[in-house]
Amino acid sequence: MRYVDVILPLPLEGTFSYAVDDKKANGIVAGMRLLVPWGKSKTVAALCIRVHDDKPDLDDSKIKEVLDVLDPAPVILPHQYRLWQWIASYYMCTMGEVMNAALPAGLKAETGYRPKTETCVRLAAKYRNEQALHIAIDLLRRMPKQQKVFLAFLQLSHWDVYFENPCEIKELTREELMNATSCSTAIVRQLVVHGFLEAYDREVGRLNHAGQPHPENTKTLNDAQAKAMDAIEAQWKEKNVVLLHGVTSSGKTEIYIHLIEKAIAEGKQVLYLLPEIALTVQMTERLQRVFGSELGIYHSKYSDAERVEIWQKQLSDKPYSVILGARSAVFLPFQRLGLVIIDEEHETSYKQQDPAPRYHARSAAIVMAQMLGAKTLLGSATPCMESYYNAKTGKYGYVPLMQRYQGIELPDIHVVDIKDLRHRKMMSGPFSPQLLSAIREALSQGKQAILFQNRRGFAPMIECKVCGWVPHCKNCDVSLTYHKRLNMLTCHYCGYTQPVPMVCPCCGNPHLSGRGYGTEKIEDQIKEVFPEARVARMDLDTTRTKGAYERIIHDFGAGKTNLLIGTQMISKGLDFDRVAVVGILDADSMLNYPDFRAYEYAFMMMSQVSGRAGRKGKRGLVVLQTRNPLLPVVQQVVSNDYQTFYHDLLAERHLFHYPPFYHLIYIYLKHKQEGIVEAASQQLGAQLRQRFGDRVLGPDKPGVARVQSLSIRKIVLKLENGIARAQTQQSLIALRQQLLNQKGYKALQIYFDVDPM
Ligand SMILES: Nc1ncnc2c1ncn2[C@@H]1O[C@H](COP(=O)(O)OP(=O)(O)OP(=O)(O)O)[C@@H](O)[C@H]1O
Ligand SMILES: [Zn+2]
Repeated sequence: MRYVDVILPLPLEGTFSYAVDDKKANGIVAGMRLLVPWGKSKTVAALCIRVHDDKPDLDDSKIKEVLDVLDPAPVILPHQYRLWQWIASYYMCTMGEVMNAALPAGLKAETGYRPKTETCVRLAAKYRNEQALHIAIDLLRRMPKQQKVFLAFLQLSHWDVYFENPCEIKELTREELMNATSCSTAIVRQLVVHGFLEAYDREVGRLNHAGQPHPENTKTLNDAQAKAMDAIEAQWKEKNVVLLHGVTSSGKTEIYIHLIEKAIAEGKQVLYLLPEIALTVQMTERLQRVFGSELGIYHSKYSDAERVEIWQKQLSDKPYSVILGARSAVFLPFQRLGLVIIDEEHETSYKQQDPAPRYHARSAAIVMAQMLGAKTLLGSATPCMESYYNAKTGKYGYVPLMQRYQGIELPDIHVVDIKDLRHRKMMSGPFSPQLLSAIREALSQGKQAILFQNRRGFAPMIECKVCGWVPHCKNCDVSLTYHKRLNMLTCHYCGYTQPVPMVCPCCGNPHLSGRGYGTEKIEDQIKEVFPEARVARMDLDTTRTKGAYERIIHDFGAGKTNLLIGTQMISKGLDFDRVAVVGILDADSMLNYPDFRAYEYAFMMMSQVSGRAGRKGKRGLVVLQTRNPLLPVVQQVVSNDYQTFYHDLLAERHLFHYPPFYHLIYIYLKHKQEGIVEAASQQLGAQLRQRFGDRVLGPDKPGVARVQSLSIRKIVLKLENGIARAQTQQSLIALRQQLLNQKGYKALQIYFDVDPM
């Protein structure tokens, strides 16, 4: 007997040992998946990390045996395992949780990965000589239908000429044979049953083949871009990470393309990360035009089978040179990674919120690149505080690119004071007269407009104007959003839905009215003002189906639609030629968000969405509607003054002990009973304060203090840079365990969110 240590795709600490007989053990190496028993009657696919002879310190009866070996070769490479370890330790979760996030479902299934196959037919072995083949044809004389198909088979597969002129025999699928001869499966089956043909299964690739690379489609860089590219390469000589700070439409993507070409020419692989699937549509096209079938795409809108196939391809001897993907692409195997590009590096969607691992793909990618000796390029028009700070303090390289391609000016931003307009009765709906006239002019000139409203649904809230009743989710402490098309009220936290009541359940008033504006209502109202406009809407609700992103983006890009309404999905990265006007309908919803990062997010969001205007030809116009036109952050967006914005914010962050000067860890406690979660969080808070003093804030009720029937408390820990991190994290985990061991706290959930967003 030998032994293996494995990790299980379950949220459990540590590794587990199993016995394996010597014969089986011979075929096992770390990185393969093994089928092992779990609990009383279950089995799971575990990942082997070590084969050894150290008998675990357990009764023989307690040591269970490996049931099956699922892979002929490892499915992860050694550096991937090290990356998983880094993630588990830095983000304070288990290896099982990381494994769960990292492997596509098909590699976690207990059956092992089954590639898609199709049935092929070939000539039976005994007929593969000239004489025998003639006998076969003769034998088939009395079965004319079968004979006809058999002769067609010989022709299609080239056996008919083979003996005169040996050539390559063509592999034929059953489908191809049936199509060519218009015969039924029964006829082919008879040929197989009678021993003329053999049927076998062939693996088929689902991966699409985009054809040869086309280097001639690469655009020539202008002077500013070429200089930026040189600077990036020069700084890589000294630093692993460089930040490219280029204003919107400065042509950062074209620089990436040049860098990717260079990396490929050196035989290296490239990982290109985007924060959102919506952005992969345009980027896929731009990259495919140059890199053809060297480009692989990996994200969660792909079927599991496709993801498994890309994974396998990356392990093979012909991996894709470039992988374009959303955050999970960081988990793919790379054999010779040379370059990582993190586009829109400021985006918070790079951070996974739920479930664990709550990792930031930017950090994980930088760590992976360092492990493999690859260089990293961060790109953004509005770098996040942390990256900009790292660049300014010399940890990262820094390359600015402050002019738009072709020297087009950044858009002209008009701030409109909607409080004043409403006061003077010049505005009643969601659109200011300034915005409407700008849209009217754009449409009349055959141009397009984008309206940005960061709230989906029809009305964020409905209420009874008589008694003030508002519908609430039964599972969460939030009001329900009204979706008009579905005629439903839904909870954006847990998905709970209910029909809209006909009358107020409290007072019987039959007129319930909506308050506030979601994208759906904006769409309805703008159609009323511009009945001739062709309006499209892009938000979570319109992009649930496969291909929805493509359709909306293509139609707008091709001018089939001319007014696009959307949430943050449309705010960044998209490149359209004819957008003359961008309307930011409600800047205040961002500015009033209760979080220390609210201004940072608001600045980025407004600058980014503004950047969609006037990318080709003429300078664009942005109408920014707000009740707070004098706020410095609004003025900084108008003048695109990232520097001042950044310096103001940095001073504040320093004063109040926030990143980039301090690391944050949020500790969440959840339980069905409010009383239990309150008592437990008070106890943990006190213990933490003993150990960490005034670095601890809370416990507090978060903004939404109950989600999915669980009451929540949050404790904030602010750790100064340079504090012994590993030690701190160990004591946090120990404190959690102590608490969970206490009577009555078994069902308590406690988890950590490291570097929360
Ligand atoms: N050197 C070039 N030659 C031809 N076209 C270019 C060149 N550089 C940029 N462009 C074009 O200008 C437009 C804007 O460039 P790109 O999308 O790369 O900007 P970006 O900096 O990535 O913008 P954002 O930050 O808004 O995503 C694109 O349509 C791009 O094809
Ligand atoms: Zn809910």
